[in-house]
Amino acid sequence: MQTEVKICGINSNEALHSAQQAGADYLGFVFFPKSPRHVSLDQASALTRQVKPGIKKVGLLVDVSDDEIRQILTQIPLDILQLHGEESLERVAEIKRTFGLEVMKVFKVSDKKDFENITPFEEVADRFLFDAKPPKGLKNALPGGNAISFDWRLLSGRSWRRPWMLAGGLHCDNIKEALKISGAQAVDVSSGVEESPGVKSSEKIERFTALAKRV
Ligand SMILES: O=C(O)c1ccccc1NCC(=O)[C@H](O)[C@H](O)COP(=O)(O)O
Repeated sequence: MQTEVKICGINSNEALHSAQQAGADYLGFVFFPKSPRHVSLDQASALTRQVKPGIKKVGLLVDVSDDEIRQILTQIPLDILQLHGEESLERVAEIKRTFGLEVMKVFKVSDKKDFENITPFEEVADRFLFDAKPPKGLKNALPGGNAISFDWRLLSGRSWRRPWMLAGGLHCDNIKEALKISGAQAVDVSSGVEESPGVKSSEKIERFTALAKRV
């Protein structure tokens, strides 16, 4: 099966069209105000209207309230809610129950202990995403999208009852190795296909997607 690719942090027409043209399977829209990739509701609405059928629209949310989710969903027809904060098992279940959309829970990884509490989430989330843990010392570190990778060997040979994506510090020069070591069937990239934080590169999107899919 061909590797699935999610391009996260779509915030311009150019990035949207490049990702679609390249063959991305998922497009991520960041609703986290402190992010350089943040999109307003109006921007996200205009962008998501242009998404081709079959490509999943993913909303990246960080510890948001039901009211905030409701406000987003009244304007933007998302397919998947990516929960990138510290959402508990109960909170993930509640979001799934309340909104009835696919939920992708993010787990931040730095060592094998970070996999210990994942199994119960198989009951409440539809998908998992593994991203690097934000470094404690890094000034202005975001909850994700920091261009940092973790040891992909931690994923090797592991399996869950939910599909999962590999994320964190992926780019054109390491994607092949990341896929080989981790065994991922789906990958998520943001910083690695940018010219600078928040500015996507069409050339990198195209190259990354082709490399990920040509394994
Ligand atoms: O991208 C952001 O600005 C961001 C802000 C807050 C939480 C998560 C964020 N990004 C996560 C992602 O873009 C991806 O899902 C992924 O983790 C890859 O990030 P990167 O290391 O930049 O490729």
